[in-house]
Amino acid sequence: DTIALQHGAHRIGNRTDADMARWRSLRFGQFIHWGVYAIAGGEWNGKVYNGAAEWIRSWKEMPHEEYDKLYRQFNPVNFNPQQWASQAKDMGAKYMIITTKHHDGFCLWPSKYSKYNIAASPWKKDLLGPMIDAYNKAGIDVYLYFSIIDWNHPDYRPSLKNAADSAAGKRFQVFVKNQLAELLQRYPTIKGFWFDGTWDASWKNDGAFTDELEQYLQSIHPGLVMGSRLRADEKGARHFDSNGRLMGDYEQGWERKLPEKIEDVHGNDWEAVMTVPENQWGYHAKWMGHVKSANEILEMLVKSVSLNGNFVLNFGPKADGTFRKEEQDLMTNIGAWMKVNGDAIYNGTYAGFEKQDWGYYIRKTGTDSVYMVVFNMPVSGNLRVKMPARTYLTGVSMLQNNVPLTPELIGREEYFLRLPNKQSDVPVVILLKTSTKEGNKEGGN
Ligand SMILES: C[C@@H]1N[C@@H](c2cn(-c3ccccc3)nn2)[C@H](O)[C@@H]1O
Repeated sequence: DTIALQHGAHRIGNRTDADMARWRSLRFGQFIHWGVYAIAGGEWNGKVYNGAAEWIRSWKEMPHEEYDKLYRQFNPVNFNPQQWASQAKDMGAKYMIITTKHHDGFCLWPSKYSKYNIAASPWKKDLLGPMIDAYNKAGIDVYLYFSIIDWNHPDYRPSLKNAADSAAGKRFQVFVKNQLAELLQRYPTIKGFWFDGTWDASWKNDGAFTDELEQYLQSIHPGLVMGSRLRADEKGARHFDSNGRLMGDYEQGWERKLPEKIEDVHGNDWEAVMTVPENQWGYHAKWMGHVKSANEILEMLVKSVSLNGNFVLNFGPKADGTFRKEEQDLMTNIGAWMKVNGDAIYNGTYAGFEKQDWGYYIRKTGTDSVYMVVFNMPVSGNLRVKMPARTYLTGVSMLQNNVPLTPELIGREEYFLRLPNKQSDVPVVILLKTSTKEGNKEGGN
């Protein structure tokens, strides 16, 4: 039986309003981690930092006072928000998440509540406004990443050990509330917040505050989409309350990892965020380890949508405002595939077909159209399709150029499909037309 909670999940099941339906339809987002950490670029004093570049302030080789002076060099003379938005649009991203303030506390906007902001840098001007305008003009929704952890703020405490800490913690909560209200007031077209840095005891032990804050933000800007990472319940449970119910609007725990099967997402909306190298969000001059290819990223995007989730790929611009070549090439190559096959992604959802080795099924939300996205071509050339119960195949074609295919019936409602051309160095998409009425099925009764 359930535990009585004042500050647990207030909704059972997914949001059904238009703002959430829009978030769900977008499916593919661009994350941008940009800040003064890009100046260091994962290196200091001739040494390379092995951690995530945006965490370099916590590296023992980086004296805090050295890091805290870096903002005096932040002058992104090559920042071109229109170009950023245009390349994101070409990649096929439908939303963008920008770091307004990462754990270091540096604000990319001229905040009234912290002096540690862009106005104190040589650049001086607000960076968020021009970015949001450019992306919105390109038809891309913008969400604001906001770190609760703030290493710069004197009242930030990871935990509250005494009365002085508690007083500081209270002041810090007011500061957070003020900055978030400031962001909503300055940037009214944003669609939601992406909270991070909420794992410290000082935050998760005040579930009531996280609940009130979420409701406060919704009261100022109804319809905001905010993930599960903001909230804790009054027992310190995060993401899922003490009754196992998801808090927030979608499960926000998939960071650098994906669910494997539909059962793993428990019927909830969810989103995965992914780095191009193994674990770098901010700009790092020397990427180590595996750097993902366009095809690897496309498989993650397709797998996410096939499991009813959103997929967000991260980019870490340099301090001067340009993107490294690997990231530019990815935007071009992913975009080339999305231009031809985006129909299989946008408004995509779980199809309810039995998973096959060749790849993933995606249903166009609310329709009988089911896409097959083929990553693993079998040596036999036979792509097995097993129709779910009471679902009949009425048409098959290649998505590109609408080339019809003739399925081979191999059993009850089971087929082999063969592609005209077995070779492809990018994923291939097939469109299945289905019906729940046996009468009009493919190839007669
Ligand atoms: C979206 C990503 N979340 C931030 C992060 C992740 N983590 C973290 C901390 C402890 C364990 C695992 C992950 N700390 N900060 C990263 O810096 C980036 O902003």
